[in-house]
Amino acid sequence: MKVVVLGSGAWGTALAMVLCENGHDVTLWSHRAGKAAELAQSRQNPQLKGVTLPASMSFSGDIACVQGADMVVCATASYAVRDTAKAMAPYVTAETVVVSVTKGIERGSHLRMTQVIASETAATACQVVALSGPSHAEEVSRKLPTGCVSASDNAKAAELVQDAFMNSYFRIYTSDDPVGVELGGAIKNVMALSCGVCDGMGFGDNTKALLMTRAITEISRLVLAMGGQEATLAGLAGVGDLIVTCTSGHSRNRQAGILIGQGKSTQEAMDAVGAVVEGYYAAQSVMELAEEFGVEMPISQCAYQVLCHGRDVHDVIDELMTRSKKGE
Ligand SMILES: NC(=O)C1=CN([C@@H]2O[C@H](COP(=O)(O)OP(=O)(O)OC[C@H]3O[C@@H](n4cnc5c(N)ncnc54)[C@H](OP(=O)(O)O)[C@@H]3O)[C@@H](O)[C@H]2O)C=CC1
Ligand SMILES: O=C(CO)COP(=O)(O)O
Repeated sequence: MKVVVLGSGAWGTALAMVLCENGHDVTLWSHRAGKAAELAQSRQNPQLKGVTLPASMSFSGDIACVQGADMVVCATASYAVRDTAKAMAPYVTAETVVVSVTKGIERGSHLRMTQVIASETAATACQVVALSGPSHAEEVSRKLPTGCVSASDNAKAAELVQDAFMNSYFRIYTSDDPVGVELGGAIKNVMALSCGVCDGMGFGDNTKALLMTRAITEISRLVLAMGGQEATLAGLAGVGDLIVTCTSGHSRNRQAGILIGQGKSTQEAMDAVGAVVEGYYAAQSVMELAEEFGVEMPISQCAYQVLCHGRDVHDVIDELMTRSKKGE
């Protein structure tokens, strides 16, 4: 297949490598033409240290490279997905399958990323699939065994994406629950930031287990209220992604949280991480959705107050620990 990957950050680059490995004709697009030229020349992405990009990979800074693609993988930061989808729309047809690998919820509209893409490509009626799961780019680019979920209401499209990506180190399952898969991936970023804060404050493994367990309860409440499936949250895109992001040294969200727990402001922490920290962008939407759907999400609410209003982390932990008593 001819595949174009939009977004040459860590994840877009790692997925482009998998697709090259699987024998597809792959172009990696950057919104900055200079970056495309740099990648083509160096065959290195500084975010994936020690990894050489395959000779078969092409690079472009021109969105018209989407023309004629059988599959387009959208791997930009969530805040750039709408503009990117708008720019690619003239080159997409009903036969193109678009894969969203971005983990976020659009601010204001509260749309999932596949919904944002679908709204910008509505005239083409292309299929849009979500691919998500516990999958740090650094490890996928080193071919370490990893599993993800390809989710769509259209089973054939989900299977097509499964076939395109799956190989001996990248195992893909299908799902008919894009709601659960996408919301699980987006909300766990807020939780991973919170886990990082606890690490940065010097709390222990007990604290992390408490936070992660209550986090999955909280995520489930919202996802079920929004029409997602419970089984999805017990799977790779739910608890799987929560585990990897809350515990991994690769996690950008956890890294930012650690710095905040050590006393840095949100902006200082995000600048230091130097890649998109999606939990920050999702926090407000999660809180607004919790209100809209009438579900209790105390961890997300506290995370929002710390991240977006600079509330003191000690006060927030105190508030969470002294909430009125209840059954588990
Ligand atoms: N990193 C990982 O391991 C994983 C990441 N993800 C998800 O993938 C998405 C990307 O993450 P990651 O690759 O880590 O992030 P990076 O920060 O490494 O990359 C973000 C990408 O978005 C691009 N971008 C930023 N602004 C714009 C814009 N205005 N128009 C077009 N493109 C833009 C960046 O381009 P530039 O840098 O040139 O400005 C860059 O290519 C996130 O939603 C993340 O949650 C999912 C699974 C794993
Ligand atoms: O979603 C991810 C791993 O599955 C990446 O998480 P971070 O953005 O926190 O690195």
